[in-house]
Amino acid sequence: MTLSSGTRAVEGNLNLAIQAILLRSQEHPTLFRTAVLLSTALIIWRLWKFTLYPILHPTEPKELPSWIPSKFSSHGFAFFHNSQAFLAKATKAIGGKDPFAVTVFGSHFYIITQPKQTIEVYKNVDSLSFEEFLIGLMKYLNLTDHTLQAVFETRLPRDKPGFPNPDGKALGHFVRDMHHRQLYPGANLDTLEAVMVQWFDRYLHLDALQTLCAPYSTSSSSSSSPATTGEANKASIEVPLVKWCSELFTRAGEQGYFGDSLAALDPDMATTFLVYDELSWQVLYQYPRVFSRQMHAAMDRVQQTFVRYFRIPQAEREAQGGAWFTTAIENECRSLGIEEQDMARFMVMVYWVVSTNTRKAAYWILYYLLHDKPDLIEAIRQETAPAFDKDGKLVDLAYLHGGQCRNLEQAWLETLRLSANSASARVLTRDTVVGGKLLRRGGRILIPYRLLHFNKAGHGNTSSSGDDGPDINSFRPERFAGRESITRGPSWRPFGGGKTMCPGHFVAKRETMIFVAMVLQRFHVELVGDGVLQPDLGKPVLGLADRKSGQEVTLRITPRTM
Ligand code: HEM
Repeated sequence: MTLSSGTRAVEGNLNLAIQAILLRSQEHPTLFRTAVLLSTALIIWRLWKFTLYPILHPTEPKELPSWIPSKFSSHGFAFFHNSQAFLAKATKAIGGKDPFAVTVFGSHFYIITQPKQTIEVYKNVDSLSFEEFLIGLMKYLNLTDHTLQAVFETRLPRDKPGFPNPDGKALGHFVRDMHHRQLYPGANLDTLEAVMVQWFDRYLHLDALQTLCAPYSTSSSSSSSPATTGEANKASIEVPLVKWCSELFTRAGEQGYFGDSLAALDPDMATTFLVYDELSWQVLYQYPRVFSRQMHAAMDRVQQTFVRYFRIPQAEREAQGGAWFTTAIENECRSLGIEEQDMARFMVMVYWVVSTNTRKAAYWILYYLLHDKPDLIEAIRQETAPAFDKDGKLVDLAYLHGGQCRNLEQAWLETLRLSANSASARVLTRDTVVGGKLLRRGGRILIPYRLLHFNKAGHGNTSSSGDDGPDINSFRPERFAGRESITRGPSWRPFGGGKTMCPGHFVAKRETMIFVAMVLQRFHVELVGDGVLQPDLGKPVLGLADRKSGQEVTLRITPRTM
């Protein structure tokens, strides 16, 4: 067909379509008038909202246009399908100007992606939505109104026994100080760390692993190949990496916070928790119970174990080990008359934050090292060796954490850069200027860390080509050279920032470094097969992304001769 005959065909079709519409409009005049009226209203609304209003209010951030003026705006689905891809696209569409606004399922969000504006938000806005988020979560987990009132509205006495509360805060706010007391450098953190060291020391031996991993190990024969390990005819074990790290770290966290008591009540507590954790995005979306039965069943089981835990006399439990925080928070709850069922519901949340991110950090760091930077393994082995004695026992924690293990620290930072997928949220309690734009009271500010982490300007140009384009998506720990000790930075915030910044960042780093160093000193490790792990960016999380559903890789672990 020639071009002119094609054009004639299109014109013909158009004429036919117009004629058909005119015919229908004569058959159904009311329907036609309604359709015209609605379309005109929609066009006027869109013109007003996304063209005229911005011209009349140049100081307010631009809003991402939509054709659907309701809660069900198309942005909602795109946002929840893959928030990083959606926000990256939106940033581009809006011309890269921060902050910009977007309406998602009826909620008005201001999005911040630039490091400079992020710092401004952390400094200027003191009304934080984390409490609101927590209250929403607690309601979903069925904590009673009585408990919520007691926790958020009853001020604890300034002169109460136990951990001092000089400002007379309510428990809902005081709990942050208690987390800090447990998790910031000091005696409580050291005790927690010592438990972790003991835990890994006990289980990072082949025979112990063979027992611990028996339910899920894929092989525990002498299958190592001399070509890859240099250790012919040695026994080894093959485990699914994600499962292995998840089980090991969840059990380590349980041990650190609750001692032996929980495992005595339910030896499979960690495994049940992992079923819950993998589906915990349903909690964050507040799924109705009927659509999330498996998650609820696992959560109920963990909760019931906590009820039984609280019925054991406290002294008896304390004799089995556990963290300062666990007993201290129980005492505060009891002083407010909170019932055991609600204490159990609260403890499910504690168990959750203690383990959900560290287990992911563990498998991501091993995966990235083995899959993307195998050359670094030997360098890390060598730099961490002075912390161990000749039997592979970790004897010098001060050395491990003293800034000498640069490759390992850089790998930690880069792992979190690539795997973090949560956001800080703030509610505006008054009109506030950020990045020169006026943000309106009642709106929510959202700082998606992942966009900051993939901001090229923030992560230096380290590639030899002089162009760090695709490099920003690669695992390149050396981009953090000289910045190994950072706990946050303008473009690196896996732990959030401001008042709600994660207090667990010290223990998470220490625990992961201990684990990786001990694994590498004691074993040859290699990935078997060609499986891959990719972050699942479609599901909301409280920190690090999980791998995409169903993905797993096999890790072969073979003891080294020290
Ligand atoms: C790699 C490991 C971890 C990551 C990436 C991580 C990430 C986060 C993030 C993003 C937040 C919210 C911050 C905000 O809204 O600004 C948070 C909060 C929190 N995290 Fe972590 N976390 C990790 C490990 C831990 C551990 C091991 C613990 C406890 C043992 C912990 C305890 C907490 C607590 C208690 C909060 C609430 C803070 C508050 O309300 O003030 N986290 N974490």
